[in-house]
Amino acid sequence: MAAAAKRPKVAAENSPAEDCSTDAISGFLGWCKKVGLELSPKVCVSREGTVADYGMLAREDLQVGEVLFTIPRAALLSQHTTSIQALLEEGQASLQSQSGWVPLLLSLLHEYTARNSYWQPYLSLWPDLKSLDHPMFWPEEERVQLLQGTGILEAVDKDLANIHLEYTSLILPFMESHPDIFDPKLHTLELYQRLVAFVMAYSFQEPLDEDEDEKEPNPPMMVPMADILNHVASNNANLEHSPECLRMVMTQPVCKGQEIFNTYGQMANWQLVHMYGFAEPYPGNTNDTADIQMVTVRKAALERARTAAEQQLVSEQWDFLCQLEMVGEEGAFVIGWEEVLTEEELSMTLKVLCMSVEEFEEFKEKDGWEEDTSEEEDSMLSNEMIRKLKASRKKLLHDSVLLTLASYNSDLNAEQDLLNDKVAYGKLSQREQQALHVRYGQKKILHQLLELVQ
Ligand SMILES: C[S@@+](CC[C@H](N)C(=O)[O-])C[C@H]1O[C@@H](n2cnc3c(N)ncnc32)[C@H](O)[C@@H]1O
Repeated sequence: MAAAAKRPKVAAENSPAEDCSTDAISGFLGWCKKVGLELSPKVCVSREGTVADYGMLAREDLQVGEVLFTIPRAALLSQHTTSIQALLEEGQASLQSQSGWVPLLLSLLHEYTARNSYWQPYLSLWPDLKSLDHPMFWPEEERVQLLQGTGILEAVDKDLANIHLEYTSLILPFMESHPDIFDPKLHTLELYQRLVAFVMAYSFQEPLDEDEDEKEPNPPMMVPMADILNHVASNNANLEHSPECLRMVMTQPVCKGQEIFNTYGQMANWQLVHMYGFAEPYPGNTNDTADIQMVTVRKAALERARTAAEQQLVSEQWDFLCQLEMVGEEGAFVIGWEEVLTEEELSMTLKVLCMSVEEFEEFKEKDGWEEDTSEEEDSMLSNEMIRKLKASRKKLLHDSVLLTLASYNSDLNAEQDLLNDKVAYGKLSQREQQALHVRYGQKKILHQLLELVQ
């Protein structure tokens, strides 16, 4: 693996002031000045007093609306600003990929291993890529043991397949046609996979405008300084985008000495572990969710169908829901603490799968369109509405939750004990702790739903 850009060991780690004087940070801050990145004197970059490695601390009290730093667009590292930008543009047609990440990853493969990269002071703040501990790097056996039922296993399998596919079908041919820049012995699949994990955890994606709903998401880019901030659900700062620059702006007041937290989005704990390699300890993550696989609801409906004709009806109803694009074989209903995030889909699925033959025929005639306003209410699956669901739909939801709970290979009571026992909890590895918070949060959400549909 390339060794050009390892994060140097920080010599003095005792106070924010000492932190800021370390070589890597001062080199980075000097580079920031040079590229026009303006940092407020009211904050500093530190490893002391942060939840994880580097973070940003307040040197003074901060008010809502204060700008912490401004990053000119030329200081963003992307396929448009890398030194191989012209090559990438030339090869654009051959670099189209499902993920849309290939051009950035080629840029990083190059900059990370280049001798005199313009981005070197920024790269020197990156973590050692070998230290990244996303589940994609865990041994498969441990992954299955700790994460069964959480949705992470399936996501990792897809990532690994895609990484392999994009490396062999796009990256390698591109590198082979530019042997003066790339060397497959240096720019290996292993380094590529590490960089994918790094992009997952450190990159930013510019949000689409409201009228760009149908467009492909914007490609990821690296945002120096912004990627130093850690995340919590109850964040106190937020990145704002304008045509000229990006700005980190306070959204909550913060006292001197406290950490500034960005938001990486409304992330459930399983997504945080999958993409970023950490979980917010239960019950801190107010954005946590649990999934009920769509096919699980079909399974529950089939299990309660007593005759072949009833089973046939469920199959037809499922196919109809597929045509309406309400469900799909790989989709999931997403349940939060306060509401169902996929309420329209879940409500419609429960409704259709509980219809009699006659109701279903009539419903199909209307092409799935429903005028009845009292039915519309059912589509608001807040906790209150779940309580009011009609009995048969409630029962179907109940059975689906039970089936989902059965897909975990761990015991809720034992997990509760572990969370309550500080000593036992402290003996768990980081991976075990993360997985525990993911599983426990999901199961608690499912149990809460179960109570509502009893
Ligand atoms: C964008 S970086 C933030 C800077 C990072 N702390 C560093 O020193 O490079 C994202 C990474 O920070 C860590 N992180 C962010 N928020 C965290 C939190 N609330 N708890 C634990 N780790 C966190 C995770 O390792 C995540 O992959």
